[in-house]
This record gives sequence, C-alpha cells and structure tokens, in this order.
Amino acid sequence: MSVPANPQKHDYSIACMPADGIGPEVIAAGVEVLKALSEASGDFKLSFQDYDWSSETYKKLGKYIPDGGLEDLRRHDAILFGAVGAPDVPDHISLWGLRLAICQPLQQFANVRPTKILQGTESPLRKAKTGDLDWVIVRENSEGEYAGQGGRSHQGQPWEVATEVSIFTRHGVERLIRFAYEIAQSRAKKHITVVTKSNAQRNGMVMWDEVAAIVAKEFPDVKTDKMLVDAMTCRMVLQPESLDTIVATNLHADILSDLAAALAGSIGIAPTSNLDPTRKNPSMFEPIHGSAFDITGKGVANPVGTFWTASEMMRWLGEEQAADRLMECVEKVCGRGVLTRDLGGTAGTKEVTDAVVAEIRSSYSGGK
Ligand SMILES: NC(=O)c1ccc[n+]([C@@H]2O[C@H](COP(=O)([O-])OP(=O)(O)OC[C@H]3O[C@@H](n4cnc5c(N)ncnc54)[C@H](O)[C@@H]3O)[C@@H](O)[C@H]2O)c1
Ligand SMILES: O=C(O)[C@H](O)[C@@H](O)C(=O)O
Ligand SMILES: [K+]
Ligand SMILES: [Mn+2]
Repeated sequence: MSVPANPQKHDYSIACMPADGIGPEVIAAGVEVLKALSEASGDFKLSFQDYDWSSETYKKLGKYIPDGGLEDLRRHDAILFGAVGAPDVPDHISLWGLRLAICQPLQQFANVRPTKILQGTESPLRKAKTGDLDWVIVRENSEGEYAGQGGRSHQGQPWEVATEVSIFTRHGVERLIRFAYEIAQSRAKKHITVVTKSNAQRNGMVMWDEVAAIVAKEFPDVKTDKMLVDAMTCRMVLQPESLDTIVATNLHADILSDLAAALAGSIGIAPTSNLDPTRKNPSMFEPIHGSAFDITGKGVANPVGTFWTASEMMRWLGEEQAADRLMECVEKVCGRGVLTRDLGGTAGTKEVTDAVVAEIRSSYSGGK
C-alpha cells in the first residue's frame, strides 16, 4: 500500500483536545502559533473546534468520550491532542479511556516520532551536535502489547493470576513495516533498523522478523539492519550516527522514543503523529510527553514539542512549506537561547510562544 496523496485543499477543520495536566497549556500555545502561521502566510485556513474530553469529564460522567463522540471526531481533517492522565484517576483508565480509545478505532496504526537536536539545544551525548540524532521512530500503534488482551482472576488473593497478552497479527505487522519502509525510502540515508526481541519472544517477534525480511524485498534501495531492543539502547547512545529510520513494536518503540527525546535534550521537544496512512480516518497529533502533574499550572511547560507536532500536522495535511517555515522559526527562537527550564533556559511557556509568534510574523513580512 502506498500512502494516498492528501486532498488538495487549504481549509482545514481541526479537533482540538487539550485534555489533562500541561495539555491545555501546550495546546493553547500550539493553537496560537498555528493561527499566526495561517494569518501570516495566507496559504491556508484553520478552524478549531474544542473538545473538553478529559479526566474531569470522566470524573463527572464516568466516561471520557460521550456517546457518538468518535463519529463526531471523524468529521475533522485532524485532531490536535495534548495529554491524558490525572493524579486521581488510575493511569490505565485514562490511557485506555481517551488516547487508545481514539487511536485504535480510528485505525491510526502508525505512530511516527522524529528526533533531532534543534538549534540552541544540547544533547547529553558529548559528541552529538545540532542536527544530529536525525532519526524517525515508527511505532506500531494498534496492537502488540497494547492489544488489551488479558485479565485477572482471584484478585487480591495470594493465588491471584494476571495475564497481559501481546497480539501480533500478520496484517497489522505487515502494514506497519511497509509504511516504515516507505518513510525510510523517502529519506536521504535510505536506511532502516528493524527492532525486535526475537531471542526471548519466540513467536510474535519471530513472525515480525520474517515479515520484515519479506517486505524488505519490495524496497531494494533501502538498507536494512536488525537489532534486539536491549542492544538498541546501547547503539542509540554509543553509535547514534549509525541510525536513521527505526521500526519497532508498540511498547518497544514507546520506550525507545522517550530515550530518543532525552538524548536530543528533553522530552519537552518531541512530537508524535498517530497516522491512519489510508486517510480513511483523521490522524491525531500530540507532543510525545504526558500530562506532567509535577509542573502543571506553573507556566514552565516546554511548548516546543507541540510546535513541532503542529508542524508535522500541517505537513500531513499537505502544507509542506508552512510546516518547514514553522520549524525554522522554532529553531531560530531556540537558537537565540529562548529556552524553557528543561532545556537549561529560564523562559516560560508564554515567552517561548510569544517569541515564536513574533518570529513567524517577521519571517513572512520579509523581516530578518
Ligand atoms: N500520550 C499521552 O497522553 C501520555 C503520554 C505519556 C504519559 N501520559 C500520562 O501522563 C501522566 C504522567 O506521566 P509521566 O510522568 O510518566 O510522563 P510525563 O511525560 O508526563 O512527565 C515526565 C517528566 O517530564 C517532564 N515533562 C514532560 N513534558 C514536559 C514539557 N513539555 N516541558 C517540560 N517538562 C516536561 C515532567 O515534568 C516529568 O518530570 C500519566 O498519567 C501518564 O499515563 C500520557
Ligand atoms: O504507552 C503509553 O503509555 C502512551 O502511549 C504514552 O506513553 C505515549 O507515549 O503516548
Ligand atoms: K501526549
Ligand atoms: Mn510514551
């Protein structure tokens, strides 16, 4: 399957769902920046519809998504999501109640997570410099360890038993790996690393390796290598330049992508696209981070992950130039040292957002 082209239009309806914790802070910043981009460029229009689905909704109504909610979401061109999770709701209830309850039925089976060391920021890796760690992690986003299969019997008893069963379907694995190869083929290095754990996990992971080997034949110009996930963590730290596109299971890639974000400087800068590559359903875009209760309400959350996410959303919608321009402006602001605390700076969310908005306006008015 190759990815269908985006429809040629320049007027988009965006479902805006900030949800919990710092979600509303970074999504407000993202919307402000997107509005500035739309106004300054004049290239496209955005209309935002707010969805207040969150852990507050759950506490009031006993559910995150109201009846008919998913059908309603399908009307939009894209979903801009913050983060879900609250200190007084168990994490498995919140994650399954909102994020997974959208991604799975809308068949957003490919989760795409780019990394790069942005201008003005520093990697904890001594030798890594601006522009390095230019990776894309492609995470399976519909099944695997997140299939939801399992159960608990004899709860609370000493003889309690709990199962958490990973499900790998040939259909699910094949479509994701093919999509990852298409991404690898579109990048300069044309290189993919297939990550599994097929020594210990001798069924699903072995099938994953076999499917990857078959799909690889369709992409003779892409160079493939294979890693076990534990060794992959060492390679990311010690030979980062040897990696480009990386494909892995739902859980493995969830973990590797947090590591990638930290190696690039902070979890606060990394974006996520939850894509339905068939374009039958809207895709959902969110910063990689969670709701970060420890910094909620303090005005210090890094909005850069959401800006990069907004850029990825515009790229998916077909507005390549605006997407590139947005990231250039973000990098210029970072390059000037306007950074939040997680990146070693002193700026707040608002200062960084104001600086990016000003940079966008000046960039389109022919300024510096
Ligand atoms: N996709 C999602 O909605 C999503 C993703 C991850 C975690 N979660 C949920 O979020 C809650 C908190 O999870 P967690 O603590 O494991 O992860 P987290 O990403 O919320 O926070 C981890 C650490 O990173 C910091 N951090 C995160 N985003 C930041 C930003 N933009 N700027 C500066 N610092 C930032 C936090 O302050 C915290 O110290 C849990 O309920 C979890 O289930 C949701
Ligand atoms: O796996 C999870 O907990 C979530 O997917 C979250 O960590 C994420 O990365 O979105
Ligand atoms: K998130
Ligand atoms: Mn995660």
